[in-house]
Amino acid sequence: MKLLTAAQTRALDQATTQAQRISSVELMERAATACTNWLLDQLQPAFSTEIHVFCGPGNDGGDGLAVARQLHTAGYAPQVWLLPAEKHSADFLHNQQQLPEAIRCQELSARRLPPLPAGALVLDALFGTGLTRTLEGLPATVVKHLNQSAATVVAVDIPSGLLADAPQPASSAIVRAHHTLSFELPKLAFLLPRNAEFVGEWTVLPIGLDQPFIHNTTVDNYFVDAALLAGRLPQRARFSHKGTFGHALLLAGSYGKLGAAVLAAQACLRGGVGLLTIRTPGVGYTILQTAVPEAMALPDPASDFVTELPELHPYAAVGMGPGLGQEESTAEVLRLLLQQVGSRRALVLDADALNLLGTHRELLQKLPPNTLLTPHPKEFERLVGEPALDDYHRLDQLRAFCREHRCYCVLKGAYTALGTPDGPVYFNSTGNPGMATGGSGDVLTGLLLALRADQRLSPLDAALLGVYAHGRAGDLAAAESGEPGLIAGDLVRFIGPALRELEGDL
Ligand SMILES: NC(=O)C1=CN([C@@H]2O[C@H](COP(=O)(O)OP(=O)(O)OC[C@H]3O[C@@H](n4cnc5c(N)ncnc54)[C@H](O)[C@@H]3O)[C@@H](O)[C@H]2O)[C@H](O)CC1
Ligand SMILES: [K+]
Repeated sequence: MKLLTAAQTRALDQATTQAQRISSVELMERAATACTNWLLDQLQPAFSTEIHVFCGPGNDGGDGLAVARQLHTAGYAPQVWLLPAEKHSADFLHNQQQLPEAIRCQELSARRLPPLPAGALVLDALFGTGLTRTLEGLPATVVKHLNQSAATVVAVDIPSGLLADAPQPASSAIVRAHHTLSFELPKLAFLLPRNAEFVGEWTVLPIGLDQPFIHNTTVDNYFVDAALLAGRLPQRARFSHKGTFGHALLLAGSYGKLGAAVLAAQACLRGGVGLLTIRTPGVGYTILQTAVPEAMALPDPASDFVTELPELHPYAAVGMGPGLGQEESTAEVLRLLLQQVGSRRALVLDADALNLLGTHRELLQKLPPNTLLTPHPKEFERLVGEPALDDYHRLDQLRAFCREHRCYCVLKGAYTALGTPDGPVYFNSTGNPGMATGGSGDVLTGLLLALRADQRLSPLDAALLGVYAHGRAGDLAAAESGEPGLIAGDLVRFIGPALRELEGDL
């Protein structure tokens, strides 16, 4: 799915009314119907539920008025609260006129704020994507009132006070919704860590907006769902051979951290690599040969750390990082690797390989194009050399880093963000908090290494598929064992099923 800016969303509204020859009021009615149906699904059959609909002066408020009317028709008794304003949108005024007299409709003031008890439902239709600045005065007071209440808050389109695609001061008055109902597409703001407390659970409600317009709109950000990945992972042809899926080299592990090498190796094999050779320190030889008999072991002459780079000739892809440690001799291996890997061989760097890049910054200039890096936010901060001011700044840093180094960078977290050399950022949709556990990143590295070794996949497709399948494996594992009980080894077991879901045409 594409993530449109607030300005693009307005243009999409217009394109839709023109292409479908409908009025904007009719489009508003569609949006309201989608909200009402969602609410009815949640509410039924509790007609006694106390419902308060808070409406602002624009079209978000218009949506709220239409929902109030529809809930009334369905047998509920919503109360409407209006924010006083000098100007109202035309569609707001239209829906205000349509409001049945039986619905109690009152104007809000600092002295007239309704009690909102636990069990009550609040519909936040104060402001939507038309918000231009941070809320102050009465709107901010109303938002505070909603946030202090014990009621369940459902936001229409976006929590009021939250900007859809731009940073705002940390002290901004923003509704803390339990659920957010977004029309047709999600908004960039939903995917940023800082906003999780405002957005709550979010749902996209399709309202039939103009698909050709969406198709033809150039965007900076994508939300990666199964539909976006359809057709990107081909089924294996009957006559394919090990060469098709590539021979990968994994440099991983140090004394006490061989588990990282084992997990990455297992994930690489489950990711479908043709052949896998593992370079570990000498101490890892027996461990690897026992735990991962499918792989070949190429032990380093040193016992506790990787100190020498093997001959790279046989390999289609090289992965380096999990559990390596940050010895100076290992940094030297990274330096040689960057010199020798060339631009045709795929490269995946993770964990300590990234930390070494952070401490040996001259190496950053040696990254071959299309290198795939997989930092978590702290590692990313070390890579760019300065902390991010906020989530949007971090995204800017990600874009700048990927452009400068012509690389792909997987910034790990909830909604893992993949930065690409040409600018677009792809936010992943799969995964769960159970995956915040030791070894989870090592599994991702192994899986990505396998997909980068696969000769059929572009660097972008390999990265998108790997990140998505890793999260999906986590979701399948959590369904089996629950989130707290999930360990990285479980992810390995579910890579196969996760990839199978993506194979061929969806
Ligand atoms: N996306 C769709 O396809 C559809 C969206 N709908 C709904 O329309 C809103 C956007 O409506 P719009 O009228 O453009 O803006 P708002 O309702 O968010 O509010 C504009 C209103 O508020 C004033 N204002 C802006 N910022 C502030 C501020 N900081 N303080 C005070 N007042 C402010 C501004 O001057 C205007 O008067 C979208 O979110 C959906 O809910 C359609 O109904 C259906 C299709
Ligand atoms: K809202």
